[in-house]
Amino acid sequence: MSQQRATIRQETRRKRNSLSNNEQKIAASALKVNFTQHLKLQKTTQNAHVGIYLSNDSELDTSLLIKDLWSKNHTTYLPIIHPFNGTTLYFQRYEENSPMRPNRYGILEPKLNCSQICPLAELDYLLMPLVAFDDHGNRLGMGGGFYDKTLARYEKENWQKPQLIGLAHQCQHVENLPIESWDVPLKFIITPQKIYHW
Ligand SMILES: Nc1nc2c(c(=O)[nH]1)N(C=O)[C@@H](CNc1ccc(C(=O)N[C@@H](CCC(=O)O)C(=O)O)cc1)CN2
Ligand SMILES: Nc1ncnc2c1ncn2[C@@H]1O[C@H](COP(=O)(O)OP(=O)(O)OP(=O)(O)O)[C@@H](O)[C@H]1O
Repeated sequence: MSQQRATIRQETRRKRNSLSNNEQKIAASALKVNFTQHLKLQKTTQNAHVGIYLSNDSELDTSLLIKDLWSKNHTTYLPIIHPFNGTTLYFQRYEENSPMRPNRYGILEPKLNCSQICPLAELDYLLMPLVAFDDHGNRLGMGGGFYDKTLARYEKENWQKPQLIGLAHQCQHVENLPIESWDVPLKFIITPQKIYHW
């Protein structure tokens, strides 16, 4: 099972890394259009708290979307790898001038400031990076288990918030992922081409 997951991870990352700069640009602007449409359908006009990420390893580029959210008075939060346990994520407010530092993978994260951390259950939307997704809303990530560990209480306690949304290029779609007991399924996946809903 873990070998199968490793193979899918490797293969899908390879596909994603072969997208051209131009394809990435088109994808980023289509993502912005689709997420804006999603907010409209959810009747969210402003003041939403949105957990998001800064793109890495050819992930769908979120920078246009982040600027668009700021311009519409939404508040954005980025993951910070927990400074003590190193295995779960905090979500800290991210603004244009937030002081940043690279984490252990070289991905920029806001410098820890406890007064700007948003408890997970107070986020309205959590936009998650992923490596592969399937027809049932399952998500395979980079392999650190950060999101699954952070969301471990989410399903058990039947949280109403945040709405879990995966962002991906269409080439990251596979029919069926081999799933593990700790995998938390997503409610929506937004690609530049379509919005999946479960
Ligand atoms: N943009 C983004 N931010 C994110 C995540 C993510 O998947 N994407 N994460 C989602 O959980 C967390 C970080 N998880 C990550 C896990 C592995 C690697 C990575 O590049 N791994 C290398 C091996 C590096 C090593 O072993 O030191 C690799 O697989 O090539 C990156 C991020 C939090 N922030
Ligand atoms: N809720 C959990 N409790 C304890 N361990 C967990 C939990 N979720 C995941 N793990 C551990 O984390 C490791 C990585 O999990 P997995 O391969 O599902 O990560 P991923 O979803 O690809 O990564 P990420 O969420 O960081 O993008 C697994 O070996 C698993 O044992």
